[in-house]
Amino acid sequence: MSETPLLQADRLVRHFRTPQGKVQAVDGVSLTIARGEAVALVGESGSGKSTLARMLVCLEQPTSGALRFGEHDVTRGRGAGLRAVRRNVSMVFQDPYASLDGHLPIGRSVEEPMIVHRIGTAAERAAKVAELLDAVGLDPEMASRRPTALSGGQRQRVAIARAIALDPELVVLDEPVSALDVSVQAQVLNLLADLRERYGLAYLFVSHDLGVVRHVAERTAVMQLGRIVEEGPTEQLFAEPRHPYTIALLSSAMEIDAEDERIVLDGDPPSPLRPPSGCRFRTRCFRADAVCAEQDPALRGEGDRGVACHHPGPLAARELAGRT
Ligand SMILES: Nc1ncnc2c1ncn2[C@@H]1O[C@H](COP(=O)(O)OP(=O)(O)OP(=O)(O)O)[C@@H](O)[C@H]1O
Repeated sequence: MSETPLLQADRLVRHFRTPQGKVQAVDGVSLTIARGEAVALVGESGSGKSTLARMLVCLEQPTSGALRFGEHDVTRGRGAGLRAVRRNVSMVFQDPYASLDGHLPIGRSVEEPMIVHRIGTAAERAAKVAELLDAVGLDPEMASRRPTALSGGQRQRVAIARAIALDPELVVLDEPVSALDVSVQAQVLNLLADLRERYGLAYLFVSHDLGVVRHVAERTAVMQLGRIVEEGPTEQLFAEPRHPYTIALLSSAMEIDAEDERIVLDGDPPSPLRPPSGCRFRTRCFRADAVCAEQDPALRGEGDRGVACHHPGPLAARELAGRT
């Protein structure tokens, strides 16, 4: 029998009521994360990645759908289930300037989750803070410094140390390197890979940057206007994307042939206030036809590969012709 997944989201929906109408930020997403697994969630700005991530850590309540953490039903984010999530799931945000308290010495920021959860004596916590700072590549002597005395990369290392202070099972990383210089990004990604191995962590890695997730996650889910439109093992998905949206994202993220021809998405994404009828990608899709305007394609697939498209398949040479 297969093991209970660490996290299981079933048709999660999150709509926001606004003066302009109902924003369909997340609209029926199912996602499973196994113990120790690293899953990437990618998509353009506004596709609903952060809203989904916030639901998965119980910071946001779903409008409908179900969420399980291990054996717990945490859909309503209450009771023993919520306590299990608070203890075993942590989050790292894009901006370490905002996520760390500027008035606190960094050692204290790292210690804080242990204080809140009443873990260890002061001496034990101090030892754990030193271990954590060392694990993220910082000198434990730096514990008394304030975040303002640190570089952006060092600050993100502190945020990561804090996120693993309670030995969580899952860390949700929301654009963890996009605020950092390119040269520092690779160092932090390497650190995350090391920590995962050392502590047996599972990751949900949220990023608009496909290049970043390629080497950190074994499975990738692609989000577009509140839905997952394609998912699969990262290597397969990058080598042979089948949804036109994934193809376009990948071709803008990297050169797809020697001629440097690219698929370019026309215009801005439609508003989640008024998603197009049928397939939500059809207004910008190079394969769209009448059926796409009428029928909403379900996510279908074989094994661990899935795609929600009426015309899935690798990019054909004729589809590139005439495009720049
Ligand atoms: N509290 C809220 N009230 C109203 N609309 C919201 C709220 N939070 C998010 N949205 C809207 O939901 C949609 C999805 O936003 P979300 O931040 O989840 O996307 P994202 O893919 O993470 O994008 P980004 O990378 O820009 O944060 C956007 O249109 C956003 O404006």
